[in-house]
Amino acid sequence: MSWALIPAAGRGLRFGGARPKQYLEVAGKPLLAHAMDALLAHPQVEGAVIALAADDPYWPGWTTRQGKPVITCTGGGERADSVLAALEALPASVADDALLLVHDAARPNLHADDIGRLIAAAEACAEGAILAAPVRDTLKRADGDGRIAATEPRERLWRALTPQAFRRDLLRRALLAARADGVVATDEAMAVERLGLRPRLVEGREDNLKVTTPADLALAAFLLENRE
Ligand SMILES: Nc1ccn([C@@H]2O[C@H](COP(=O)(O)OP(=O)(O)OP(=O)(O)O)[C@@H](O)[C@H]2O)c(=O)n1
Ligand SMILES: C[C@](O)(CO)[C@H](O)COP(=O)(O)O
Repeated sequence: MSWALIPAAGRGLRFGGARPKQYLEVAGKPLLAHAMDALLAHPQVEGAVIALAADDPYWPGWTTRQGKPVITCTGGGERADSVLAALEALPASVADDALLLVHDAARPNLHADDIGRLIAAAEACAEGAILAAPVRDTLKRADGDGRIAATEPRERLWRALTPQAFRRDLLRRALLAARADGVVATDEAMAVERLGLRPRLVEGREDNLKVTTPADLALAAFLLENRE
């Protein structure tokens, strides 16, 4: 069995607006609820810890969802801090080798099939596994004044998605090491890679998008209102 850790303490500065994007309603519920429900509805997930901003006035106070426990904690200044806070808030009964699925609250369109394939990969690979999508566009590196400096070879380049799945003890060790070294890990895999490990890439749906700007919200709304 596994637990979900959901960082939901962001301010949504790139999105703008007063209400943090994870609380924007689409298809009848907040983006955060879509992310939570996708994970908690999965039979292999037994509960979730949600990292919230210290002054979050929007949290509805859920203590269960989909019939499973929901625990909250206070997140931190960076996403990695919020993930570590959620990890530390897990019940003591959760084993050191329990599988943790870290998923952005801002990624509402998660599907059960992706969750199942990710869990299977992470159970088979002690170094963990992440959902990811192969890069489909030609990638350009910019120089200082907005001109093309180079075209980057895109073979074997992937976009990291979430959830990202790691054993509790490994993830804790990796996040603490990155913090101790003053490194801001933008995803969990980056912290684990710093330990010299190579998590497995699991191809996930391209429509598992992260809502970052208002343009993303319109696409997320279409996807959530038309989920098969
Ligand atoms: N200190 C932080 C920063 C981010 N997050 C969460 O991490 C996820 C991905 O982060 P991002 O999309 O960057 O959200 P924000 O940080 O809110 O966006 P911005 O950078 O535009 O402010 C989101 O669910 C966000 O709530 C978090 O829990 N704690
Ligand atoms: C974790 C992540 O979604 C993987 O692509 C991404 O790194 C989050 O970045 P953000 O700037 O914190 O949204």
